[in-house]
Amino acid sequence: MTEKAPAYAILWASQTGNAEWIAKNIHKEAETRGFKGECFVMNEYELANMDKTGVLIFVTSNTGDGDPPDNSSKFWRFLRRQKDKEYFARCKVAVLGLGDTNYSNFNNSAIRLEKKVRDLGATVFYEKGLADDAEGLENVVDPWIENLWPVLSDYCEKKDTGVDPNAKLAAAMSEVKISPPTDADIAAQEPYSMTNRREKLPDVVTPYTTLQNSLVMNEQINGDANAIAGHKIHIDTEALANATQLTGLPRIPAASAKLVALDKGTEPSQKGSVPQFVYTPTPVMDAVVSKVSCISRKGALKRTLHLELDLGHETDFQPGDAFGVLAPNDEDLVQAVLRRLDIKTAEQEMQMYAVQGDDLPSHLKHATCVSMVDLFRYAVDITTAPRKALLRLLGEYTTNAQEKNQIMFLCSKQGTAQFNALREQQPTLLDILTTFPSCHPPIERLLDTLPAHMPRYYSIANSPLAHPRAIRFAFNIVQYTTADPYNVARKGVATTWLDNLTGMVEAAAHDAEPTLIDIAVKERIVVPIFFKINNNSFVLPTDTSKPMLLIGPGTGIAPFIGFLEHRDEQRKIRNSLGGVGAFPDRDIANDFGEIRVYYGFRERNKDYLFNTELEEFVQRGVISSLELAVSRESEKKTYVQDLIRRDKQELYDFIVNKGALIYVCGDAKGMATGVHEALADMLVEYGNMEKMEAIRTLTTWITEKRYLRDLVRYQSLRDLLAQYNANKTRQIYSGHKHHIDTLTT
Ligand SMILES: Cc1cc2nc3c(=O)[nH]c(=O)nc-3n(C[C@H](O)[C@H](O)[C@H](O)COP(=O)(O)O)c2cc1C
Repeated sequence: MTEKAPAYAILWASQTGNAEWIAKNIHKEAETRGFKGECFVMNEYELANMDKTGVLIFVTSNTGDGDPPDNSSKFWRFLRRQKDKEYFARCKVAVLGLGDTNYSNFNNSAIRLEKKVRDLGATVFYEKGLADDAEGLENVVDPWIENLWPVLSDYCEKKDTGVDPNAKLAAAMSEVKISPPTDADIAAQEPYSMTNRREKLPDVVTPYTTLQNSLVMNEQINGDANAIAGHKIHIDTEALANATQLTGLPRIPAASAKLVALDKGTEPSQKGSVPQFVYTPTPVMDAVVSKVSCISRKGALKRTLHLELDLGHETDFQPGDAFGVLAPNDEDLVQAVLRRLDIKTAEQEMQMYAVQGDDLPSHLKHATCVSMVDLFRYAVDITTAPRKALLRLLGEYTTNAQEKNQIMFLCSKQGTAQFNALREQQPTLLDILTTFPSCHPPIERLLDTLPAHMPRYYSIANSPLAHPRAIRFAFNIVQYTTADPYNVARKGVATTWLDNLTGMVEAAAHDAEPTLIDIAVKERIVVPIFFKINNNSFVLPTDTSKPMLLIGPGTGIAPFIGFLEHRDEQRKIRNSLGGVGAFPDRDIANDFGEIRVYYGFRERNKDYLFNTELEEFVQRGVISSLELAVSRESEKKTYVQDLIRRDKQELYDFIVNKGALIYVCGDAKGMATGVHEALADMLVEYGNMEKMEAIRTLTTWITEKRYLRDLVRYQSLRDLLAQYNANKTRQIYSGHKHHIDTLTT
């Protein structure tokens, strides 16, 4: 046995908070178990003295196309530049990856990270865990952590705390005995029925409410507290009835947050229209809505809005760059959650607090002067289906034995099927608290456990050459009904908020031809945004002669509209100069590479987005060929990947011989996988390759940024469509690329 290390270091990288939360919980539990160590975000790797620490535990998620999260970019640069091949020779490492099998580069960052540190001399002391968000991260994360402890004690010194760690961890034990409910407990719990779900499912999901801009209108907070009620969740408890013990429960999340009340009269500090504590990597800008249009037509499955925001001054950006929108949680939902948590008066809502505690999650770190209501508007996610750890926590604060058994069952091994069914119902925090009326969690413990409320990212669909102080973007309004038999109407957070803000486009939504509406100046509608740093490389090459293949069905076309507008402007500039530099007679056509566009939609008269723009780009020669995949106009459904297959010989020449860059934007699962397959088959047929070699070639192209993908995981479109057809309810699925709305998390 090798000498044990005196301490461990955990290094995490997280884009939306999961990896951070998991890493910090591992750290707290390790300390409770008597290990000594520290926990850092990867970009602060210098603080970890990695080469000397001995035991390193890496927890990383993925973003983009198998890329590491932004807060590890500096660390990756350090790894890439590391010349000392023995840098990690003294280190024992373990890697936990959080990924999603809806993306083809599943857990790429974790896999690459393990390989990289190994190449730099590290020894892997514990097999890496690769968790899948599509299935539920807990399925891999919990056993991975459970089995880490005995292995870790072989490699890392453990203090004898004088206390039996198992006793100390009793509160976090992973097994519970089922306590028999009393008759009163049973009587107190209303069984689930279609009538006690509280909220009647509307015949048609109407997109508009009278909700005002809650960001700027504080008077709003005293709105009707009973405006919405939660839905009761359906739980099949047959398996529970036969169980006597539940096992495999997640640990209770470590306690950290403390709410310290500030003096009455303390004013909340604002950063423009959002509270100061909301952390953004670049400054928040209060962009003003200058144009709104509905670019899908009547009868389209999804309603698509196109917004133009005035930034107030010329700004440095590129078409395709991502920016974040800081949308609050739905105000009615916030109000209802607060009431349920016994925050009943306006005074209680507006009470200011400092959130204090060791190792607070990033989204609470700056909350030193924040009102109770703003914590629920901007800090925590109250709409995403719960993690098992949240249910476990709620179980601790549930007094009715019957309800408590059910919650514990849902997060136990025995209740796996029921937990999956629960996720399908996509309950909000309010729904869970409605289902378990005797559950009264302290707000501080909820702050510890609820995920971070995230900005939603969109990509810029215009050129700064055409509109230097404006950004445009397009998105589908996320509204859908959960799978049978739950049938609960759900709305995306950000897209619904934007839709409500700009609700005056309602009239246009009912017109056969959508019209561009100029918002009257008196209606100053503010959308707080910030630019993403480390913007992806999903932007135009500076060399205008580089040929490009652009593949983007649905709203995936939006960044390409920006690309095309940019090339169009560049062509106009060169034309106006009468040629190029020292060669005024040169034909500018040679300076602009061919651009081929593959675009897909359902029906020409319903959701052929940006049709006018695209056809004009063809006429002006900006687009060399526009191939349209129309999926619902004939018996045979045609998708973009079918057209790639049809044209594979020409495309082989275009990509391999002419060196065209490939851009794919949109759905990660169906579309991107189909396109990837079609490209691989193209290489097999015309590049004389085996399938494996073709796949490897595509991976190399991705690494070399010749093949760029900007993908988002949509919830199964097939499920939603099946339901749409079954219910004939108006459902509009999904959002836009980058967009992480309730539907996609
Ligand atoms: C925009 C986006 C892109 C993603 N790309 C990938 C990917 O390429 N491969 C993968 O395995 N997971 C991918 N994921 C899934 C995340 O890794 C997973 O949801 C994880 O739980 C997020 O953890 P975090 O909150 O710590 O960032 C992606 C998620 C999003 C939102």
